[in-house]
Amino acid sequence: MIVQSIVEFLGAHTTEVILYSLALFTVYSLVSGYNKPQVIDTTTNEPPAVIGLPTSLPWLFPKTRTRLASISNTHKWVQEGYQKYNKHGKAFKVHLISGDMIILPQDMVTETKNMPHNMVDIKSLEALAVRYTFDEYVNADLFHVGVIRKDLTARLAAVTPAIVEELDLAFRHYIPKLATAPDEKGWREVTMYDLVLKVVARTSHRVFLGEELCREEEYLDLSIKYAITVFPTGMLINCFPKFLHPIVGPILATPLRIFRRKARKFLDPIILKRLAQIRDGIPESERPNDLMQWLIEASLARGGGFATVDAIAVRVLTVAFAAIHTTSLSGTNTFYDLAHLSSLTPNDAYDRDPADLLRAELLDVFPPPHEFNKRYMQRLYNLDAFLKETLRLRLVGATHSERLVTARAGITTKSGLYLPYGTAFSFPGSPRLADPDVFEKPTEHRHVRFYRGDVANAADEDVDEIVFAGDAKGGAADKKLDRYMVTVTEDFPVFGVGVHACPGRFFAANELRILIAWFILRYDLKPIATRPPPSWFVCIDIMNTTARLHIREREVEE
Ligand code: HEM
Repeated sequence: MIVQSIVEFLGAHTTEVILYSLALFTVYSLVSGYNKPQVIDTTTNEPPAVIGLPTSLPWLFPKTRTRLASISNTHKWVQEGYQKYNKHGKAFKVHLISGDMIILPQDMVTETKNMPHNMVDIKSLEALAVRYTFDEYVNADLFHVGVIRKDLTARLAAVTPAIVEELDLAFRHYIPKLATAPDEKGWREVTMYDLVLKVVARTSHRVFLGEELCREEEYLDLSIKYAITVFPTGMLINCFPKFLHPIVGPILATPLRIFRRKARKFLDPIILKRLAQIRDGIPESERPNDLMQWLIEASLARGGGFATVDAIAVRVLTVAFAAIHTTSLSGTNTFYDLAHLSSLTPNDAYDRDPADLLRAELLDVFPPPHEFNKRYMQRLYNLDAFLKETLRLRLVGATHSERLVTARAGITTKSGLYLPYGTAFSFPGSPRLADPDVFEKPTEHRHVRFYRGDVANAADEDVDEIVFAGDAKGGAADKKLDRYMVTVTEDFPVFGVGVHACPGRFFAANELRILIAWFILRYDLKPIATRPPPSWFVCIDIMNTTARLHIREREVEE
């Protein structure tokens, strides 16, 4: 009752809560920052320049005003700082709503990307307030990362038929539900993001949890709601000073706990059944073979609190959070690009409608009845290059790879920049991807940029395996694979860089290829003259999720 009233109060007074939090945060920063070691360039003894401070009334709460302004201005500040400082090998600082951030120049990616956890750690644990938005166990040990990286990636070829089947069923189920009835020319209108989100959630859950749950609408909705509530909750918690987190964290995370309790109604019986199978010695070959099973086994190996039904359920939701939103945004953005670019063709990047280009390649590699398999999917060079170009342009925010210095003594970079314990730092994202010194015609969507049909090995070895093996060596994949979609390079940070590079990207790429292929083989997209405009929230480029596209069924040979 009390919790419900608090949640209702917070919901009705969101603006006030944020403003009070900021005021509190400012007082706290002033007091706690008084004696704190500062970031300093040891060669000049100067701190990095701050970008974004107010120019009018500069003495009036400059930090607090900058933090508030960061909500919609960070991308402009990072662009300015990139040109003024990063391009000359220097760092700069921005005051964000969630705290201060140092933006390091590109040449510091190499020296920091593989630093061990006791020197530098991923900031998302803190930015998402994982302890409260998920639980103490996820916060303490991210062993699901290893499960995704090894087990899921290794079994990708084996799970591809299930992905193909579920995706087909999901599209056939959701298009009639979400799209309008066809008009006289056969066009139907649909909110593309809603469609892609549902299809991706269901298909991913097929591999994560098996057939049993992936078609359960109520569970899918809860898992989606959980995933989209995590980020704002983490942001809100981080507006409060750290010492208040143990109080405000559990209160603000109440809606998440409610979703989790409802989701556990579905998850618990399956987890209990699987735990019983293991306890009863059912042979491994007779047990389910999906991500939930691998997570259960890894949790049992950790033992103690990690192996409770609650902790396992939260870890399943953690993986769904990491997977579904990112993949849906990538898929929807690809459809926006296909629809928009087709209104601009022919041009010097596309001599014909891009959907036709991709379709021709698909029909060549997978003639009807389109039996997709993972190995041949690697021959879809145009599709791969198109997807990679969409990710480059649409999936990277103003900054990337946010990290926290965890070394008690701080770290000093080769160029002499001292970053004390607790410093948050990151690297320029979209400004560098839009830099003509890095990419030719950087703001244009040009699939030829990443086309690798000319350098691909005719023997068709498993290129995922080569890239995966490169990860283990610290990111040194075969140079010939730099244009491959999942290859991480320092100039393509869409999946992060170094030790924290996305472990699920092989799965995501596989799912995206099948998703786009399924759709363009069966549907046309009506060209749109204007691409749905995104908006900025602090460092993030937020895709338009409400745009409606027109789709029309094609006559196909099934
Ligand atoms: C196109 C889709 C995806 C994109 C663009 C994407 C992007 C990223 C990025 C940029 C990072 C690094 C974050 C950082 O360095 O701070 C990351 C990490 C991560 N991703 Fe993905 N991701 C995608 C799909 C997936 C999928 C499908 C899964 C799970 C099956 C997944 C699981 C994870 C996990 C667990 C991490 C944390 C890694 C760590 O802490 O070391 N992602 N992802």
